[in-house]
Amino acid sequence: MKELWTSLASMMGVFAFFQSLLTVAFPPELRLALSRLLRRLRTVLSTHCYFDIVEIDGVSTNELYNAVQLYLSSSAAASSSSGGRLSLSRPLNSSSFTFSLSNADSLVDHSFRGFTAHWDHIVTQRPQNSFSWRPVPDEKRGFTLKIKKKDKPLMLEPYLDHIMDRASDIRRRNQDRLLFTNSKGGSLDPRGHPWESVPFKHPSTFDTLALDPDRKRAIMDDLRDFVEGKSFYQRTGRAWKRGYLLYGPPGTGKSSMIAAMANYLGYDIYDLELTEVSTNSELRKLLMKTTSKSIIVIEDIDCSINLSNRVDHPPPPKRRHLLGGESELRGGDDNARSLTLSGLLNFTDGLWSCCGSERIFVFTTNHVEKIDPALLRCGRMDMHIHMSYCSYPAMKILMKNYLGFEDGDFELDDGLFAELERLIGEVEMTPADVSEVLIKRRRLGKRRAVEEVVEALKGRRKGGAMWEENARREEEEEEQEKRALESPKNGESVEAAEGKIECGGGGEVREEKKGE
Ligand SMILES: Nc1ncnc2c1ncn2[C@@H]1O[C@H](COP(=O)(O)OP(=O)(O)OP(=O)(O)O)[C@@H](O)[C@H]1O
Repeated sequence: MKELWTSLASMMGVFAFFQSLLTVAFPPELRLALSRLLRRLRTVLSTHCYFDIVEIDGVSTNELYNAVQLYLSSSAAASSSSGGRLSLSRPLNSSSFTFSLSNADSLVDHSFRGFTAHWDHIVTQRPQNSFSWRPVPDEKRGFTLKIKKKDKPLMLEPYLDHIMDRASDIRRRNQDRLLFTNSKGGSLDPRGHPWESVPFKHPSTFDTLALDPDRKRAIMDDLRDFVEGKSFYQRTGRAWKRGYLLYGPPGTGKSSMIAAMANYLGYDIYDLELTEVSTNSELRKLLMKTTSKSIIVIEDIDCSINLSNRVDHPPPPKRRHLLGGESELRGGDDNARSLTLSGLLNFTDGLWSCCGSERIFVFTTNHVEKIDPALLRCGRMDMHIHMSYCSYPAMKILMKNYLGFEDGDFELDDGLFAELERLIGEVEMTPADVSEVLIKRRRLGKRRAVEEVVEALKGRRKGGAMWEENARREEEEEEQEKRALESPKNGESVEAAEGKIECGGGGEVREEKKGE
């Protein structure tokens, strides 16, 4: 035992001797320089290059670190994870969860243009600095990106841009969307903002929207093309914006469509109340205070404003009116004291419309024929969407939404659906009216609810037929009255009777008749 202790002590003595020798021969400065040299050698000889993205860059938070973290949390990237552990979180003001890479985990991302990117999340303990005047996190976090050297010139910059874009996209989607409306009479809120906002919670989506599937697909494709078209718009020198006109009778889903668009794209909505805007410059200021990635909506454009009434100046040359026809409309955008058609056109199409990017304009109307063609032309309203009465495919969507029908259910039919299809082809009923029947009758069971819709359609057809019959009868009666007036009265010649009408007596006679 004593021998063991002696040999152990001598071994430790030798170890201490070599350690002090090493410290003298290789001082810390030399060791640091050697490790740097080795790292550089490794970098030179390696086929890969490495980039460190630290969380705290000097004194400020590194935006790129946050963006990478969000990007790697996207399902596309996460699905290519090495099966490692993911952290789950739910940010403030968000209704959804995000997951991100755990400490000291790694991930391979193949999702960008066929390139391969290796990501390592590195977390080390930060030495505590008691003299620091601001709180510093205990851990030092950072990502290391490893890519092939040969890919670097083609990949690095666009990949980082792509990460920033995707991150802001995810950030926006994770946050609740906002619905803005312009303040009454153009007043500013306490922050000097002309828009007031509330969280936007409309549940309408393209899945719940009752519209023919082909048309729905075409609209969704158009929206997707628009959102992904940044380089196309840049290349072709066009402003990155798109206009949609939604027209059709009330209750056909124009507002629901706008909500579905916003939910699909993750955009905020600016609901512009034109009646609260009094001048072109006010309109321009409102536009300048909207953000990118938003939908600017003007509902019921045909009745929300009458531009000709807003002019209190001497009569200008005749111009076409927003609501169609000729009107006394002040020309030129330079007229800052009134809201003019050209001001509105500039709003959607002029230089000012490009003060943000990735913006969608939506106008809605129940009377498309009343709108000035200048407002409808391509570039202003690129896609005209007719929201019409309920069709059978749209009806099926409503039955799925409200009654829980499945696709297969429509095949197992004993004639009820066939009758429904025939009736809906003949009778005009809006999706809003169909929804109303389904909501009221949904507790009666699926079949009974459908029967109620069939009854409602039959009622309308009957009502419509009765209405037509009444209209025909009234027309006949009017015709008879007219003939009675034109025919010679007792003791009067035809000429005398005609003369009476020509010299204004006819008017009197008609009024008397009406009064009877
Ligand atoms: N196409 C549709 N798909 C699904 N639901 C619809 C559709 N059309 C109408 N609805 C239902 O009817 C209600 C009214 O529809 P919405 O307000 O979207 O119609 P609108 O065309 O904008 O009407 P208005 O012109 O009067 O503003 C909605 O709450 C929605 O539930």
